[in-house]
Amino acid sequence: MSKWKLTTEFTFDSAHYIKDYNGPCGRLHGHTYKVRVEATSNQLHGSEFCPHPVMVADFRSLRWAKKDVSKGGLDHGLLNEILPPNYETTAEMIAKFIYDETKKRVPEGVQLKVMVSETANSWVEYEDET
Ligand SMILES: Nc1nc2c(c(=O)[nH]1)N=C([C@H](O)[C@H](O)COP(=O)(O)OP(=O)(O)OP(=O)(O)O)CN2
Ligand SMILES: [Zn+2]
Repeated sequence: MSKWKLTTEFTFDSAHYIKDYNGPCGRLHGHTYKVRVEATSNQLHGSEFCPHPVMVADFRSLRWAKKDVSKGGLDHGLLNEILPPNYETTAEMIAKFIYDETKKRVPEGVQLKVMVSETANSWVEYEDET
């Protein structure tokens, strides 16, 4: 079936440490996290800002995490304090957190894939089961 795929990328700067990690990652340090969000659908929808069914999902709803922590995003925050206790601050669980929160912001049926990278050489992807 034909479908649309939106892709958007952004960065945010935040601090974290991995609890009980025996090494440098267990100490407080920071990253410029790079995030890519893909949203796929075979249907178009309206959004909070547009009543007409003309988009897979509003790009604004895919980019919430880049906002300052005081405005509900992840930028310039301490991830260990922002993420709920059942999420550790590994790239894997940050990707899942962004996926879970973005799911709440997009129309039902929109498929998501979230990529998170802490450093230029490593990244993780989390996506819907196909
Ligand atoms: N599977 C995972 N492994 C590690 C994670 C993670 O989130 N998932 N995170 C870390 C640390 O947070 C760390 O900040 C990254 O460590 P490292 O890869 O050693 O970073 P480098 O600066 O050495 O990366 P380069 O790309 O080689 O410069 C560790 N492991
Ligand atoms: Zn780190």
